[in-house]
Amino acid sequence: MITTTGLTKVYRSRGRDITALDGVDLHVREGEVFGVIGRSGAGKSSLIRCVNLLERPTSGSVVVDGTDLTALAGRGNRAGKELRRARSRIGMVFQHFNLLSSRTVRDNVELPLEILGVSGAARTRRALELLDLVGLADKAGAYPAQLSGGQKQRVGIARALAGDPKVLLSDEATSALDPETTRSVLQLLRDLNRELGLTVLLITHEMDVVKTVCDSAALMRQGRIVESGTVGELLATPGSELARELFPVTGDASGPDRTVLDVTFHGDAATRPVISRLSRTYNIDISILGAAMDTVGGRQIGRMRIELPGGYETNVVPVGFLREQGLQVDVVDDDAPAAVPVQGNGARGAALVKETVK
Ligand SMILES: Nc1ncnc2c1ncn2[C@@H]1O[C@H](COP(=O)(O)OP(=O)(O)OP(=O)(O)O)[C@@H](O)[C@H]1O
Repeated sequence: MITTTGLTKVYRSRGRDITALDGVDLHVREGEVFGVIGRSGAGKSSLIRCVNLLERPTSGSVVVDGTDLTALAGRGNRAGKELRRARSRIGMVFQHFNLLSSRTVRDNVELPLEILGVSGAARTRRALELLDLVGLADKAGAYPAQLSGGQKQRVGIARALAGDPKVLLSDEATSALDPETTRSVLQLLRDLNRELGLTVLLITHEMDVVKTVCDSAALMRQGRIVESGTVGELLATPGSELARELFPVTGDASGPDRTVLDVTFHGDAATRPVISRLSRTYNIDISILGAAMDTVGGRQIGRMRIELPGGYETNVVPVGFLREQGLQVDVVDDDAPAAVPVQGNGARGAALVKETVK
């Protein structure tokens, strides 16, 4: 539904070139919720603004629902007719809602329909339908100042849906909201995704947002996508930074000369007694340093940090045994430089080492 190829954006600021996007290849499938996460300055806003050509990319292409937007003339407010038409099929939700304070809720939702030339009665009917869809039918006559943050964002979402888009872009839509309201707005986005088959591309700096609603995710750093995939693929990728952030597990080795492993269980493997089998088969004592079960992207996942006696060389065979059981095993290396979490939250300061031994 959305494909960017070699997307590059260079801003010229005070005689200096700033590369905000550095050859981004993004592929968002129809009907999925795709989250782009990264620290401040990683290029997330530039990406989303280039996807709907609010910002014209310096090079590269953006194809949305089969239309190459980069081939259409104009940008931002000066977009040509064809680009405006294509953009009306892409809804956009903003962090600070961007509602007009002098207009009622209903008039705010009607605004894009007015621009599209929809007649008065049809406009009002559609706006009321949309307000009903986002649970605000009773607020049609209210002004934005009379609404809570969550209600304002719902109006923003209703307005974004006015042009009957196939794609919804969300620019930190929940960053200004409290955790409870964030959950309800994310749930609304999820419901719209399921009920309307809407493809959602959202950018966020909060891993919880990705964890709650996304089918797929990408990690951005310095204008590049450094990891991307479905949540399942990420969790199954050894050493994946996103997987570790999505599902952190902590616990320190009890002493020197130990092998610490992060073991991820999903699917069938989650129900087999693999740890006790490992212990019996190799006659080793296994300590559990930390463990968690969680739902990530709608799937039950388990993760456990375990410790085996002896260094890694003595545990190559038991590690192979775990992998043969269909488990994903990451070896935690205490000597490696500290891994830097996306949000600086939780994850232990040890790096995970991608292994070549299977
Ligand atoms: N209009 C602009 N002119 C010059 N530089 C810009 C402009 N917009 C963004 N940048 C620069 O481009 C880089 C990427 O910015 P961008 O806003 O896309 O990142 P971000 O990941 O969305 O950050 P945040 O989460 O803080 O919004 C930054 O270095 C930023 O300073």
